[in-house]
Amino acid sequence: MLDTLAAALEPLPPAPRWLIGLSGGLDSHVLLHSLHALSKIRTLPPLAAVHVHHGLNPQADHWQAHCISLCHDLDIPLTVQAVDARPATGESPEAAARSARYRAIAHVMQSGEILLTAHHRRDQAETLLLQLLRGAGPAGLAAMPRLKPFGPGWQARPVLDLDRDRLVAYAQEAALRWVEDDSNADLRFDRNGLRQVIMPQLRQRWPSLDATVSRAALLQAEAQDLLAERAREDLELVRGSVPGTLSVAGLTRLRRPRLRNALRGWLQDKGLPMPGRVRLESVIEQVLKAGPDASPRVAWAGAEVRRYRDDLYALEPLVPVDRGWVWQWTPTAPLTLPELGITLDPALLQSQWGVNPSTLTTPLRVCLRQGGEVMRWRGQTRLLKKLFQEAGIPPWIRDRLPLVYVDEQLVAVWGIL
Ligand SMILES: Nc1ncnc2c1ncn2[C@@H]1O[C@H](COP(=O)(O)OP(=O)(O)OP(=O)(O)O)[C@@H](O)[C@H]1O
Repeated sequence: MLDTLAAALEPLPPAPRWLIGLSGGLDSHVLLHSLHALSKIRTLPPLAAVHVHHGLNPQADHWQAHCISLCHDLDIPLTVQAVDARPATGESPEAAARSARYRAIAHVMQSGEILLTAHHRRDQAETLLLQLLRGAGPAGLAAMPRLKPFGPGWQARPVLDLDRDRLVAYAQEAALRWVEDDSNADLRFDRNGLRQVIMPQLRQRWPSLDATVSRAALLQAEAQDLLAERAREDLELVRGSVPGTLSVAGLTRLRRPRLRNALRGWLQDKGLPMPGRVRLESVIEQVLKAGPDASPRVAWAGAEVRRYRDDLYALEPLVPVDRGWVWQWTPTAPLTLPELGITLDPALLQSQWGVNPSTLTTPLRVCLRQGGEVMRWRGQTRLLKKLFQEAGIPPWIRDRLPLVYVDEQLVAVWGIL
């Protein structure tokens, strides 16, 4: 067991500390114990552990006390993080607990540190099957990677290729004590149903189910790696005229599967949530194929795609603005507009727009576009709309730009003109 673990740890990047995600259950206890044993015979980075107290289960205090006692016995420093893991409306309790847990762990990590979690081969097989039942493609079927960037460092899963029986055998041999999470028996959760009812039946027919399904995950991970590489190459070829955008004309020359792959790669790079297949198809049919004068938009939870001229934009959903907003600004200090996420800096007012704050007798008026505004621009009075068109500013951005007035004269369109 220690040799297998050492081999799995070999490829990890150098790290100032390894942090073991300790739930108090069998798997993570075995990981803690075996890493401690390994540290006695090999040079490892300093070990520490983190336990997240979800506050959901009546047993949570007991699990925490158990983790404190384990780490005390092994002389491994432990951080306990309490989180509020209540699910938001529509969110599953499992997903809420998981994201609260990972946020809390990332919060206690320092740059370059590695979080080690005790996911094993059965977990991997379950994850692939759950993804399959959701209709996932290669990215989802690749299930869990052995190493991935996480928080300010990494997350590694050094026992991912180990059978759970090996972990159980280790625990028994070392006479470990662990706590059972009684919520694992709750068959309302998909993963528990799969683990407790379906997989044992599949294993009767296919005894090496966990190993073979995990191998399928590895093959999918490789396929996904190639798809990501292809997406990177294609994205280079279809860059839009504005940084971060894609050229609609370039995209529409790609064959459909390549086009979908490029769009997924682009959204992934931007850290936006992935659309389902139907939404992605709408992006192609409604946004890419719309006429050049249309302002099409397709949205899904957490993201939207818009088009302006030949450029395709992907954004977080825009917060609605109120055209009636008016702010008074005495530019001796910055003006923060939290509604727009913008701060107006007096120094820029002078350097960019030539307005000297010390010559002003009344506060500046800052508001949003109402339509029909005119502005002095390079010696001429011009319609603001025309200036926006000439500068290629997409319509949804135009409505969110603070306009700065001295008396009744528009002197600055913040950030742009
Ligand atoms: N409360 C916790 N505090 C710290 N680490 C934990 C905690 N719960 C789980 N972990 C770590 O995560 C690993 C996986 O646990 P589990 O299978 O319960 O997670 P999950 O809910 O399926 O989520 P995921 O698989 O995405 O981590 C554990 O082996 C352990 O290393």
